[in-house]
Amino acid sequence: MGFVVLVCLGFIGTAIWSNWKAHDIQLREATTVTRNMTGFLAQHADDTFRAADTVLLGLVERVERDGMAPAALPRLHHWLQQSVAQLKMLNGIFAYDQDGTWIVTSQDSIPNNVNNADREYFQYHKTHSDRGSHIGAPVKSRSTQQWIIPVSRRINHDDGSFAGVVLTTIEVDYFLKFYDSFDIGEAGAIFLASKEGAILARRPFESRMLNQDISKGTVFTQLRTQGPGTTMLTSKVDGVERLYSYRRVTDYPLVVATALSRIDILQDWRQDAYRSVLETAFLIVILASIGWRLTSQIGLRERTEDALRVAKLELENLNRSLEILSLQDSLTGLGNRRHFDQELARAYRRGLRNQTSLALIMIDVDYFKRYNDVYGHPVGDECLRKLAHALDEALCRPNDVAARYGGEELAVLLSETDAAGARVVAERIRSSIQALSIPHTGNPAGHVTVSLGVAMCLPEQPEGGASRLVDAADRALYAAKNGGRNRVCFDEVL
Ligand SMILES: Nc1nc2c(ncn2[C@@H]2O[C@H](COP(=O)(O)OP(=O)(O)OP(=O)(O)O)[C@@H](O)[C@H]2O)c(=O)[nH]1
Repeated sequence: MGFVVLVCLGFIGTAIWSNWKAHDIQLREATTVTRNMTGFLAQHADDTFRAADTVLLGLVERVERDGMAPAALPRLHHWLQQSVAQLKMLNGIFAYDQDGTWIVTSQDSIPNNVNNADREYFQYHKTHSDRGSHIGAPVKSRSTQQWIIPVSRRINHDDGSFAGVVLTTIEVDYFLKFYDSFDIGEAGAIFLASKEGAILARRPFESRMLNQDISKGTVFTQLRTQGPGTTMLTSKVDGVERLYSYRRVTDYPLVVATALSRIDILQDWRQDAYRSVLETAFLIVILASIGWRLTSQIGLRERTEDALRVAKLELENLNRSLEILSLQDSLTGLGNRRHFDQELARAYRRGLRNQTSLALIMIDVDYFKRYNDVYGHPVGDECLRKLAHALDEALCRPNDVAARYGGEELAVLLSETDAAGARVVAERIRSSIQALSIPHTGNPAGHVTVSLGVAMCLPEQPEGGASRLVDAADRALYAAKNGGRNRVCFDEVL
């Protein structure tokens, strides 16, 4: 189960990691795209304003050289019309005298009673003696009602005093059309702003945004402190989160920025991520169900194996018990005749192998028939139990085997025991039974006694040696009975 959980976690981890990586790649690609576009748009703005400025430079040179006398104006008018026709971005070209009166224009005629002395660019040049171009805030053209960006230069008298202003205007629409030609998504944005932070053109366009001051915004703040860059921010203008790339235009006091909305940038990634989440979830469900089945089957197998193990143990125990029972005498708890026969054969083989002596003691209860007759069979059984216990107690070595040979006859096998040792054990058995002092009125001794026949051999022949030992012990027992009972007799097998 742990393994399955680990694999599932691995899948989830891999999915998170790969989605995060894809997210990162998507943002990096968008950064590259917006940076490249911004560079391109900055170049476009630079080229546009340079073209306008070049015309103005020529106009200033001509006006200052040829003067503003009526004779010079038709040629100038023709030249201005040609320039506007050549340069599509230019809306119109104008020259005003020091009072703001129209002197010449690229338009077909000069409207009556118009004066531009109130315009910002006119006031700027009137009060500033520098000869550079001046890009003004967008205004609505008095002649075409279009939003235009004024670009102007100062005309000087020979003595350097203010002689008027030359002006060309670029339609905001020119930039908007150009910006619209790029696929930056519904929520993408491009803006052109003055270096002071006033918007000159913006896609998507809304006239209320023109001249809006964004100098306190993140783009201008970062541009001032860190130079050109890329940053993700929420627009103050429309509240959309976008990735902005921004930079200054090289030769003019302008700033260009391109922005792709975060939603658009991550649209493909989001779809891929949803798919990957579904795939991972599907995999995990499959894996978890396989894992579940597998673990429950393993559990089942383990439980079955445990049950089998327990059953096997119980069977083994049962077999052992059965074996023990099959070799045990149920009355006395000693080994039975079958056990005795097996042990005798085994002890004889061992003696033959090791060339060690083997002794056998046959024990028979004296006058036991009378005992049963006097005290009854159940008491006789109890008496046999006591004798068996006493016999067991009298044996010291672990290899000594006591068994019920049959009826009231008991037997003891003593391995690696010589005649003297066997005699000592037999005598110990006899005296310990006598010491029990079990009353027996049928026995002249007054209590239960036993007769013991002892035989000993040094096993030499594999066949028949054991039964000869039993015969010899029987003979010795017979001798003990005939000799008066309650005694030990010895018979050796050669
Ligand atoms: N209570 C009881 N008696 C048994 C059992 N096995 C054998 N006997 C009795 O033991 C008696 C053996 O008698 P006998 O073989 O004639 O010999 P005895 O009376 O002991 O006389 P001697 O052996 O000559 O001293 C029989 O009466 C058997 O019934 C037993 O398991 N329980």
